[in-house]
Amino acid sequence: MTPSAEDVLQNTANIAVLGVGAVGQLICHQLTAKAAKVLLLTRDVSGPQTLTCQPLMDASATSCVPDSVTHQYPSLITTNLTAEHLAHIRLLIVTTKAYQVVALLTPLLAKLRADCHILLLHNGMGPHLALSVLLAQHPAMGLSLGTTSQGAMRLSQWQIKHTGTGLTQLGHGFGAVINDNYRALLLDAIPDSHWQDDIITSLWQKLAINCAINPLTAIHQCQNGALAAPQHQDTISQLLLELIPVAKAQGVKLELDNLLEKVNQVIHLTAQNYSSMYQDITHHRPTEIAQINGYVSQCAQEYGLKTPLHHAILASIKSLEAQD
Ligand SMILES: NC(=O)C1=CN([C@@H]2O[C@H](COP(=O)(O)OP(=O)(O)OC[C@H]3O[C@@H](n4cnc5c(N)ncnc54)[C@H](OP(=O)(O)O)[C@@H]3O)[C@@H](O)[C@H]2O)C=CC1
Ligand SMILES: CC(C)(CO)C(=O)C(=O)O
Repeated sequence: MTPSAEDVLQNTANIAVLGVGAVGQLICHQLTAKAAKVLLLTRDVSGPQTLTCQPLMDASATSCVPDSVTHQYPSLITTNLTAEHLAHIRLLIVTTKAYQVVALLTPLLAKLRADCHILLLHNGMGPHLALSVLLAQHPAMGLSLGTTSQGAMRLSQWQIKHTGTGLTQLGHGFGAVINDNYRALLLDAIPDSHWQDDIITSLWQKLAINCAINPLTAIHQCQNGALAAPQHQDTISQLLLELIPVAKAQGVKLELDNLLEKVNQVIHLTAQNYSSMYQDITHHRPTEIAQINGYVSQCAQEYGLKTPLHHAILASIKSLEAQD
């Protein structure tokens, strides 16, 4: 049965977020601000009572910190989810790290409603390919894909700070298309969000940005803005030059000048940020390198293309990850 706009906005939580970290919590706040009810799927056995978000500082209000916003949320623990628990979820938004997506969704697919729609919102690429194979067994399900350049940081387990505005691009992946009311709700709730008919091209463009900025900031231990220095520009160009033929082999047309402009724009706009990979390395956490430069290297191998710099960078980050 197709949910009505009223169901989507008013009913008991039929939207769930899996991966209630920085981005997951931000999306929860943004949906809740539009009166949607959101269920949290968390591995924290005590579950949160409330989530709190410190909003973005208005550029004109430099002297005061904006008030935090707190909302209450029902939650379920991911380790013991039953089909009965999951029966109400019609839209599952997955905001885990890329390397957690497939392992978390694989056991869940058989328990979700037959017509549940899944939206992936992570950096890097690859999980959608594994999921396309798994979803072949669930013909009424559908997958949407997305990427966001909003910034969010965890202040504590259930408290985040909204650290940056940025474009969010969403689009159809495969299987059943997302219900129009959910699509409208997402686009209304997430600032600067857009539906892309060709989401795979958008994901490759974001992948190119992450391939350049994330590992270089982790290797050089610097903020994103430091990559504007002339000594990094050749490396960035070389990474993009290696990536373009790989994207082309997948039917995605990218151009060097356009990508360079996008990368340098993000370097400029997020100059004060420490990239997620820099932070993962600094805090001795696994990185998403396998789904970023690793994805490019792996696809290149499949097409008989050479990407020596991506390969070398993959090795450097793996060796940084191994240092404890
Ligand atoms: N933060 C940012 O500003 C941006 C992030 N991104 C991308 O968004 C994605 C998410 O990033 P971010 O929110 O920062 O990452 P976080 O690590 O903050 O969030 C990931 C969440 O997944 C949860 N999780 C992991 N395993 C399980 C499990 N078995 N059961 C339930 N929950 C689980 C983690 O739980 P736990 O809390 O218990 O660890 C955590 O809350 C990444 O791909 C990132 O690159 C993109 C743009 C900006
Ligand atoms: C866009 C960028 C590089 C912002 O820091 C990012 O996505 C990340 O850090 O993972």
